[in-house]
Amino acid sequence: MHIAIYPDTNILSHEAAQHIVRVAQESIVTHGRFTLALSGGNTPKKLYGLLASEPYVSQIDWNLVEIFWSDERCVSPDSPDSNYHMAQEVFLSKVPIPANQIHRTPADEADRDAASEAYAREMRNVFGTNGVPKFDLIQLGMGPEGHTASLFPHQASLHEQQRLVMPVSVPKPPPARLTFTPPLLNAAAHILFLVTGADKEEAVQAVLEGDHQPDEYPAQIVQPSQGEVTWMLDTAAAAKLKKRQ
Ligand SMILES: O=C1O[C@H](COP(=O)(O)O)[C@@H](O)[C@H](O)[C@H]1O
Repeated sequence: MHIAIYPDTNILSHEAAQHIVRVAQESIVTHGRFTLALSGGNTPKKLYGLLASEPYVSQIDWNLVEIFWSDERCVSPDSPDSNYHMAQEVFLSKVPIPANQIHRTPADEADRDAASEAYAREMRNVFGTNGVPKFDLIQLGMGPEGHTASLFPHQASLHEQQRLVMPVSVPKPPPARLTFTPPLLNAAAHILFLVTGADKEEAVQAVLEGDHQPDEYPAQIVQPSQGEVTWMLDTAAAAKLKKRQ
């Protein structure tokens, strides 16, 4: 695990953009494409804007990129609460990626079990596997109570082993969501956590330096068996870490 601390969101976002460009280029050289899962929330907005601008945008061959979301709110895709909507506005509408390589979560469908299964099927088709797809990079955030994707403390989703994607009802609005499950997160080659702000300092300390209690702090569940985990923090989020990197 690699932990890096930056003075502010701006510098952190530039570092994150460089990291994504590096993994994208390596993935394209080694196996011909780059599979990326995005998060939602506010933290990655700056990063997504940077990826759509120079010097980053022209360093990635967007014809070889496949985009998914690690969680989505069950709202219409044009709602300001939609993770897809945010990424589309600041990032995807501005890069030359073929539309059929943007895999929006069908979280607005009434039957959420069927929507989760359909998203898992779409993912398996793209990856050409019947097993657990191995994303090149899953970018995640973390909430002040330690949730990541839409895996929240003490929920059954933390123990899901069969499904790749599942519906959940969470204590943060909007409550209805679809989320990647632990086996899918833990198959990734690279995980990139972006966490900023003083309201997350306690969760950051507990997740990175506390006892292993993933039911309490779901972000601790993310431990890919063959992948690399990078945490990018700002100084406010890292303030309670005892071991500064
Ligand atoms: O609800 C969500 O929150 C987390 C954290 O968001 P942030 O704005 O505090 O970084 C996010 O990673 C997740 O995708 C989103 O649905």
